[in-house]
Amino acid sequence: MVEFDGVVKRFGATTVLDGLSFTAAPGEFVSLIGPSGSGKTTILRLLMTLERVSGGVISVGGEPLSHMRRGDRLVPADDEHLAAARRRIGMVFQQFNLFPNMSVLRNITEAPVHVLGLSPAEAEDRARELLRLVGLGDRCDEHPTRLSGGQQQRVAIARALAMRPDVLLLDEVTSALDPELVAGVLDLLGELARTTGITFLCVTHEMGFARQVSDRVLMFDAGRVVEEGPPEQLFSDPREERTREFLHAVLDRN
Ligand SMILES: Nc1ncnc2c1ncn2[C@@H]1O[C@H](COP(=O)(O)OP(=O)(O)OP(=O)(O)O)[C@@H](O)[C@H]1O
Repeated sequence: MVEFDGVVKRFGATTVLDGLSFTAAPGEFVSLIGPSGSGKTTILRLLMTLERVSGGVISVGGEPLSHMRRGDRLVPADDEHLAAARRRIGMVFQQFNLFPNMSVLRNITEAPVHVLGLSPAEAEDRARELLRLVGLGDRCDEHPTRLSGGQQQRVAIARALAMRPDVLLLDEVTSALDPELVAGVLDLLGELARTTGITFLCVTHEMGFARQVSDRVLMFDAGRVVEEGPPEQLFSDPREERTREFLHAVLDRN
């Protein structure tokens, strides 16, 4: 569960998020769409604790992330709180960022051993199970460079899941993939959201992706949610003029 409650983010005199409120439930796949500069990446960076809010509160799993509890008050989070909160958030990047010199298995076990403190045997069992889940159970000992882009993206997804996050952030995850590999990754992501109970929050410029895999789509503009709804409705019959304009502009470009 992710909750943004009246979140404001300013960079100097520029207000990027202007009292943004939305929630995404456990097991829900939510895509964020909107024009360039509307604040989508800023939302991900706030969740990754790379930026701090200027106002409002971000919570994950019912616990404040941007703030911490002091008695019955909330005070801005300190570095220690942010570092701990950060562990509840997983991220899959456009470029897979795998370690080329380690086996697929080691790519997945490194962080659980060094960050979560799992024993190597426990981390390895979990990694093998996740690699089976993403359809790569027979490729554990290979190096990532021997895998296709789609397979490397699956390893990156398994690596993020190995940290047992409450939330998985996806940043343009299919844009580096060949078109024929995209469908397989999309199916996998949809399946994972349904089966793991993790909240998936996805930033994408690819409307086909958002339409195929999301439970709900949020359309942003100027730091606010202009419209939200299930993909069939939002893409086929948008209620707001701003959404219509945006979708026309994007679809014309493609
Ligand atoms: N560190 C920063 N300092 C100043 N301005 C920033 C900073 N980061 C982002 N911005 C501004 O915030 C606004 C929103 O940026 P953001 O990257 O979140 O948009 P976006 O919706 O992800 O855009 P895109 O779709 O092009 O990736 C932009 O106007 C950007 O210039």
